[in-house]
Amino acid sequence: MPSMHRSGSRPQLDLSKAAIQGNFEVKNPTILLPNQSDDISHLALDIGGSLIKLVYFSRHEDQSIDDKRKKTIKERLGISNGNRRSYPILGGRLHFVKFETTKISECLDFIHSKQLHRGGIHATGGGAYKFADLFKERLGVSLDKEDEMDCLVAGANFLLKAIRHEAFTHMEGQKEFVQIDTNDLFPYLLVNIGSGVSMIKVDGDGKFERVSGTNVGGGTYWGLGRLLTKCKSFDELLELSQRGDNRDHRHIGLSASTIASSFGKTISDKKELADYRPEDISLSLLRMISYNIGQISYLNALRFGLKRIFFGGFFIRGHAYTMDTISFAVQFWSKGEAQAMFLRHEGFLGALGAFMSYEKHGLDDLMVHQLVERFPMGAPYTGGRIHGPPLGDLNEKISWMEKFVLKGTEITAPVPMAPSGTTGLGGFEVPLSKGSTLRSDASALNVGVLHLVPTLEVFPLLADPKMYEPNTIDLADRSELEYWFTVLSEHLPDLVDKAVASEGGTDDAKRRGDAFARAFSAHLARLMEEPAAYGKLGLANLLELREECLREFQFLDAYRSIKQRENEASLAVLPDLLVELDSMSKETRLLMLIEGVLAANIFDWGSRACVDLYHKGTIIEIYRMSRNKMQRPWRVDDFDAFKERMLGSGDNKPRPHKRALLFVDNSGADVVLGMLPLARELLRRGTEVVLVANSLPALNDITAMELPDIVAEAAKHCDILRRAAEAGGLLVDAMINTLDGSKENSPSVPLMVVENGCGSPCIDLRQVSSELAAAAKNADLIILEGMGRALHTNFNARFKCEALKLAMVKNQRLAEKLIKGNIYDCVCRYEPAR
Ligand SMILES: CC(C)(COP(=O)(O)O)[C@@H](O)C(=O)NCCC(=O)O
Ligand SMILES: [Mn+2]
Repeated sequence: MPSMHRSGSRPQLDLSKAAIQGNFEVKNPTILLPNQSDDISHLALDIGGSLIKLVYFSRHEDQSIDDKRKKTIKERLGISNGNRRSYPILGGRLHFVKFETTKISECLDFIHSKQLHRGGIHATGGGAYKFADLFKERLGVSLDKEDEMDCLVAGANFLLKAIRHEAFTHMEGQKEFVQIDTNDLFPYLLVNIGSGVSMIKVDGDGKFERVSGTNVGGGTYWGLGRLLTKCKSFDELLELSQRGDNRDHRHIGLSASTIASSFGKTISDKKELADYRPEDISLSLLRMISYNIGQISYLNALRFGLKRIFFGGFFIRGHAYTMDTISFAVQFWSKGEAQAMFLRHEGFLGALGAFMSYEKHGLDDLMVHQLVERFPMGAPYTGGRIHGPPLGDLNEKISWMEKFVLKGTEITAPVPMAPSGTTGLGGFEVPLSKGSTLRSDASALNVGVLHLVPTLEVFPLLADPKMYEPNTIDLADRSELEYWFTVLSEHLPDLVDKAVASEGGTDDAKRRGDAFARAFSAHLARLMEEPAAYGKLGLANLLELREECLREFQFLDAYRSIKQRENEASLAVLPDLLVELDSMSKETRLLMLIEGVLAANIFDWGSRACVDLYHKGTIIEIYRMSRNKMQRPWRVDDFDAFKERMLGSGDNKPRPHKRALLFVDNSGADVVLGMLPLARELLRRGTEVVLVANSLPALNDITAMELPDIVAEAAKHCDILRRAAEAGGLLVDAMINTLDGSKENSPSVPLMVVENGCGSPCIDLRQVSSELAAAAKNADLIILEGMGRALHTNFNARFKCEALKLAMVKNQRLAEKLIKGNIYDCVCRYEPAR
């Protein structure tokens, strides 16, 4: 696959000591490469008193297969490598891992096993000095020490600029992501709560001043807590607090009497230490310290007129009560003027900053659209705890999933991890999840792996990229979340069958299929418990998660054979359809074409209702039935406006579009009998056509790799398509015989294919392939087709050029909600240029 960086990177392999693992009978046994490591560029550490935080980067090889077809298209679109960076960042992944400092030995093993130290180690935090000799002794490297404040600020600035859903508010148990305008980020107050607390006024990159601090911080909580409760670890103490007297949890105990004096009541109570429950002591301590930090932070914000305060550091650990308390203090004393915000990567500021101090790694100016966060599955996690060392490979991952059946234990929550053999959580234990008001602190661990894809771009035709929100359905709405959770859960057994069959139905495929189902269910369960666990959640994210999860268990194209069958059946009837269309008047033909697109969008293997239909007839029968049902007016029907734009009225003969981008959807009838004939009509009018298709498979969607063969096959029966495909560089192989002997040799406008940069049934136009972005530059018409691309996402998107959104609604609930209609109703929405 050309320049597809999202998944399945293939670093160079070290094959020494390679061994086949497990059963030799299976078709695709797992091969262990004990000496293999990704091509690591950099490792940075933040060695704190209680935790060691690691940030490391694994680089992707550039996988561009510069095939001839692709080259011609690039030439046509006028893309060279001109918009590429000159330094060698070809994409890769940024991993976040942590170890308890007491388990530094495990950390060193981890670094050694992955050979992460080969390019040197940048380190910050007190431990960078304390453990320098140990690193030298065990790994033979000297730590490059970085200033702690520099690192914190660099880390925070990077996160706030580069990650879309990094900052959030947390009030009364509600988490809400805040969209930070990167042009309006400074100044802000950064409060880092580690053992002690630093307060830093940040005015820009590298421009900051430590303005205050307090020595009453995480260390105080842990120290006093240990003395008073006999807890053995920070997390145990934190966990204990969750069982503290929660009479006033909901309001953080901030009635004046409660906060007037922390521990003040013990004077009058005349009780001994033993008379108090350790749970209550822990909670009171946590409240006292969090509240105090919130208050001092506010006073400092006031001193410098700062409105925004970002809190980071591992004291917080995503702990709902801590965040609520801090937020309350800030809100209360500032009378709502200042805002407390938290960071998803709270614990990694220092390590990230140390990482940024590597010069010329080219990551410092990565932009938000070039980062894709993924949440792979895989750490052994049950009963609220991560057990043992991180899982090494796919086989281990599968075995772990299987254990859940044997034990009859449920996976309470998935733990996002890096793909096979790249990272782990180092046996870091999470406090028990309690649900209800005090939510699981496992959320603190939910930072994914950041895939850096420097070739991604913002789609240039978005009218207002800052305001653009891809999702139409917001899953913050509980009833929506529950509905889609059920839909996806119910669809799962069928999907697993398809996936397993696509891999030959072998025992290995069955094992993977089973593990996939468990992993995906666990992700769903986790999101039901905490919808914002992985950042802001929309329906598109959920649908993409499913595809990513399939890929994680190496199901690369579950609908492969279905797609092939439907392509063949549709291509067989295409010639007759084209003849029929050509016999019509322009007006009737245009209507037939649009109707054809809508009717053929019924071939959607992601819709339960449609899949049920497919048992009732052949592809062609269903296609005919669907066409016959197409009665105008459609539920959303702007056809007349579109027709007028295309054909004009009276003497008005409008100019044809210069270039149209057709975002295609499903394989088979959808693309062959729906979108291709429409493309042909545009080409006939002299409009260049770019077919935009998925980079990776998702359900039965056609991919950019599959499309040229389909076009070539269709071109055998159609001169217009053939000449356009030739002009677009799509037909590079031995020339195809034409029906008419091709007497006509006038030049044609080109038909091209570009990949969209994604592998999901939906599309987020903030992150598209550079090819698509380049192709968009001369386009004056966008046609978005299908439920995923035109309804679930982009239904409300506005464009700088004309847009046509075409879809059949194949879900009753969505039909009611979105268009006040019914299942199988159609949408033909035409929007003039903005
Ligand atoms: C996954 C889909 C968005 C794909 O639709 P498409 O874009 O192919 O038109 C759609 O099938 C869907 O929303 N399905 C789930 C709902 C259901 O089964 O009714
Ligand atoms: Mn589709």
